[in-house]
Amino acid sequence: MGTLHSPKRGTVLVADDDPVMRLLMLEMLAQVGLNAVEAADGSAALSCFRQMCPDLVLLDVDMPGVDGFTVCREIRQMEHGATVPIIMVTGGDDLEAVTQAYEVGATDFISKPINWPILGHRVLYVLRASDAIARLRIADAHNRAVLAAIPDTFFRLSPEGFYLDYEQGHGPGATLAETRCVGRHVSEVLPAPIAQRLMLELECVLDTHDIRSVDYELFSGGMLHHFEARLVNTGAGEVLGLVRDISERKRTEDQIRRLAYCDSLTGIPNRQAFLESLEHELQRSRAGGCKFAVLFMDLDSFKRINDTLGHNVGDLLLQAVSERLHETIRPGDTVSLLGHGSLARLGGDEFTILIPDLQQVEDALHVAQRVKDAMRRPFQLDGHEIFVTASIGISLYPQDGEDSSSLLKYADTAMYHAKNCGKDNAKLYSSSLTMQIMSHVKLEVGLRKALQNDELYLLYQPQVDVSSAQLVGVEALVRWRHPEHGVIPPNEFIPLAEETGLIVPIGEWVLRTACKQARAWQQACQRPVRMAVNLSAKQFKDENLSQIVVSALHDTGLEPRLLELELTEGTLMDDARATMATLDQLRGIGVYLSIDDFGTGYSSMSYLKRFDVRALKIDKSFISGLPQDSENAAITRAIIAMAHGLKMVVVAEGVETNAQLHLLEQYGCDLVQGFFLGHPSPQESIAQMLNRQRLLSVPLSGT
Ligand SMILES: Nc1nc2c(ncn2[C@@H]2O[C@@H]3COP(=O)(O)O[C@H]4[C@@H](O)[C@H](n5cnc6c(=O)[nH]c(N)nc65)O[C@@H]4COP(=O)(O)O[C@H]3[C@H]2O)c(=O)[nH]1
Repeated sequence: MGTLHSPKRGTVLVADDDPVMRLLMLEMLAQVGLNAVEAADGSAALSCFRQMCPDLVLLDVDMPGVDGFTVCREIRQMEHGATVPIIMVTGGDDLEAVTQAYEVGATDFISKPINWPILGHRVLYVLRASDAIARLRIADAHNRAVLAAIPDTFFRLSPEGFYLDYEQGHGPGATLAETRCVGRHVSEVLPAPIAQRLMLELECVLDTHDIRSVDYELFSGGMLHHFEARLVNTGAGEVLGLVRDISERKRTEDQIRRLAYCDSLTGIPNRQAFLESLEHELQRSRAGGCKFAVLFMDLDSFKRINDTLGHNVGDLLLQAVSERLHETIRPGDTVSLLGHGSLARLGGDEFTILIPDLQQVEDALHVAQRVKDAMRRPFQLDGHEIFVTASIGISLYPQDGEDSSSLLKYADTAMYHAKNCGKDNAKLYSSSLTMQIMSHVKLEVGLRKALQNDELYLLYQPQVDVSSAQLVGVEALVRWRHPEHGVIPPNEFIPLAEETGLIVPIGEWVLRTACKQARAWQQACQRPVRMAVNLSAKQFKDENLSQIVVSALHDTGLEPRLLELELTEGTLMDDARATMATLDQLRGIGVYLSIDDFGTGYSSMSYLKRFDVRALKIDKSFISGLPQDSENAAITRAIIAMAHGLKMVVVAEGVETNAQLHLLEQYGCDLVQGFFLGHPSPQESIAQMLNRQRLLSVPLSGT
């Protein structure tokens, strides 16, 4: 018989007024390993229960005095009696007694006549069931404690989406009242889009047993809250939901996102944000068959402003530029993607604008024009009135490129091209540009090597004194013998050298070589020859310039008065105060200074006076039309008169004919230079000319 295991606790209270029944019951219980205590009537049963707290009560319904129903009811009132299993023993066909037994709280009943062999097993079964229930109760209490400890709201949903229960959490965004939920469908409780997503996830959770979550936003207490609902399959055909208010986490995430995606100086999206916007726009345009444009803007003179007015003003300018860009771009011109907007600062003075849904190329050009116009209005910053211009490059999707990095690179290339075309420009990308830039890059690599590889050399163009017809000086003109492309003229590589800063070492090499050559001629031909050397703006601004000049003179032994440095008006006007200081230093060394290409720039008389240079070179564009071009003739004559008024020597450049020389002679021009007097030539040719001149004096203009 004893195949069933006895439960751990096994004391049974047997209450029956019939001693035979009690005896038999005790015997049967002992058979299955249970202890029993007896009570002969209801009152004895109650007092015994109070003392012993048995694990089960076997209770006869009919007892004299206090009957079994009363005993059962009273036990249920006691502290330990609420959950103890009570089996009532009823008369065989007494259905009413059975009903009543359940009403007063009986767990089970046995009807007479008792099937004695199974009594013990029946009792054991009830004990085990009650044990399981007790464990369940503990688990349930445990679960409730856990749920009470966490701030989440929890609910159970039927597979159809009806709330089975709903326990309000105590988190900050607790929203829905239990009464609003239980028995209702999620679609009656939550806004339709949220309910739909919840239902989708509910189905998924029931199908897969995965834990799923749904994020949504709801207004609560006048504030928008973010919630996360996690859905878990309970395994009983229901889904448990835990809802947490994640508003704080979202706020933190937003802040982190802002920091990662925002340019801290201007507050507009940064490079990372722009790249993501671009990627997003690409996908959108690809799917929708739309076009868009990328504008790449760079300020033309930002570095100069930063260098001269300081970084503080530079920063203010960037902020003002970003604000102005913001105002300039109509909301319709831009997209707001990932919450970043489409205007971005990539770094430095580089800004980008994304123009989605482009109908025609002209629209992008139109935006570029508006941006340029906006930049041209002066900026009032920190007591300074600042003028800037912008160069803009534009690339188009899909014609220029199909991926974001190409589109950005091409817009940058086009911007570079716009700058090369004279700044304050907007240019569309074209594939030929890449070729040009490629060769530009190659040229730059080559130029870096040119100095080391001895590929640079100088030619010298004679400068002749009009009255004496003597060669009194030369201008040094640099050339680059490229190993593959042959001789490259300076106009093609000097701007690149300027841009890359290579002009400084190249210029120093020119200066030293020219000084050395002038000294060599002087020694060989026993005559002083003035050497004119071009100085570019970058060289002029180089703080080591005076030192370089002094060292070139010292190392070669050339007298300072035999070196003439040619500067353009543009170089001198760039930063007047610094210019004066540098000019003073150079004059202090004792070298001569002249203004090159005069007439093509500002041609300001007051500046000329201030700069106090020895000579002025009239640009060849004025000479080339002479003598027919009466306007140029008048200008040339006026320049000569003015320069003489300032005690300056005048050199006419680009003299190609005898008639031009004749006219210049009449105007009183002091020196002439040009193909008519001699092309830029190697040093040997100049040496020959000097030697010939030593022997006989040749008249300049023909008769
Ligand atoms: N049509 C015509 N042209 C004439 C005539 N006579 C001389 N030229 C050219 O006019 C230019 C005069 O030099 P620049 O105005 O200083 O203009 C120079 C100068 O600004 C720059 N450059 C040349 N060498 C150097 C250098 O060593 N350093 C720097 N920084 N710039 C240089 O490159 C420019 C061009 O130099 P090049 O090509 O050598 O061109 C030279 C010369 O060959 C003439 O009768 N007719």
